[in-house]
Amino acid sequence: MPIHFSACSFGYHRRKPVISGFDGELPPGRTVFLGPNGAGKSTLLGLAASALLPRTGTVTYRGMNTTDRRTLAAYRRRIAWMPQQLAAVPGLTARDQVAYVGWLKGMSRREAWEQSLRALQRVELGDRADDKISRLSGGQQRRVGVAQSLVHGAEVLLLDEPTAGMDPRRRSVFHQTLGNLPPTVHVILSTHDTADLETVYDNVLVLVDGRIRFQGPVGEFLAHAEPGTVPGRRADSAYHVLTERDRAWA
Ligand SMILES: Nc1ncnc2c1ncn2[C@@H]1O[C@H](COP(=O)(O)OP(=O)(O)OP(=O)(O)O)[C@@H](O)[C@H]1O
Repeated sequence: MPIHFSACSFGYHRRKPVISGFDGELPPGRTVFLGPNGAGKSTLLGLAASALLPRTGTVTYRGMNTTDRRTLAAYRRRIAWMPQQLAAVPGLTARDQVAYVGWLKGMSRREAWEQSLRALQRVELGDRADDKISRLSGGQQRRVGVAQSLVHGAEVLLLDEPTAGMDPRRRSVFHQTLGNLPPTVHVILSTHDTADLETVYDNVLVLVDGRIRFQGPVGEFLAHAEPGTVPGRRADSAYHVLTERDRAWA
């Protein structure tokens, strides 16, 4: 896949880079993206979404480059990004909001309107499509955000903590929804929750201090768990082993 980072550097303040000389790629398939608070996950997703542009280096997808004006629009049509905060337009219904994003991504008004309902149904919000977003709960608003990323049929979905605020049943249904997307759709989902990692995901990516600490198949990730860990706790244990390593030596 898909999204390649080459010698990328970025920081919100000039003297404080979040990533520096970063080389790597977001793997194909369905990937869970883990890392401690402040590791740089949202920043990396923002760069992959072209919402942020690298200060140096390049971010590319199938030959399109986020810093090349000639390819940026085509890049954005293929990549969907759900940031942590939903930027809702005041007064819009859930369906208006999702259709609006589809239109921004280049769909006709009619197509965007039709597909918006389908996208909301996929996240189990079809019955709330005509409700104002301000009347939806925090977890429901996250699902509107996910519907926005599904509406225009993107090839890569970058989802920044989409399951935050969802109850366990919704979370599980949500992961299954992603699992049912065609295999041609790649998903990178950042989360602090390792509970559902084994259900539909192929890969795990762990970022610590702006560097990739682990990248590989779920089975390889789980092999880092402390010996003797019970099956339901292996993902949690593997995560702690991988991220606490430096601290233990410090
Ligand atoms: N808009 C911003 N302005 C200034 N600094 C920022 C901004 N957004 C993030 N940062 C800083 O960049 C670093 C990386 O933050 P980022 O949000 O990418 O991490 P994260 O891994 O997504 O964290 P979390 O798991 O808490 O969401 C942190 O030190 C953070 O304080």
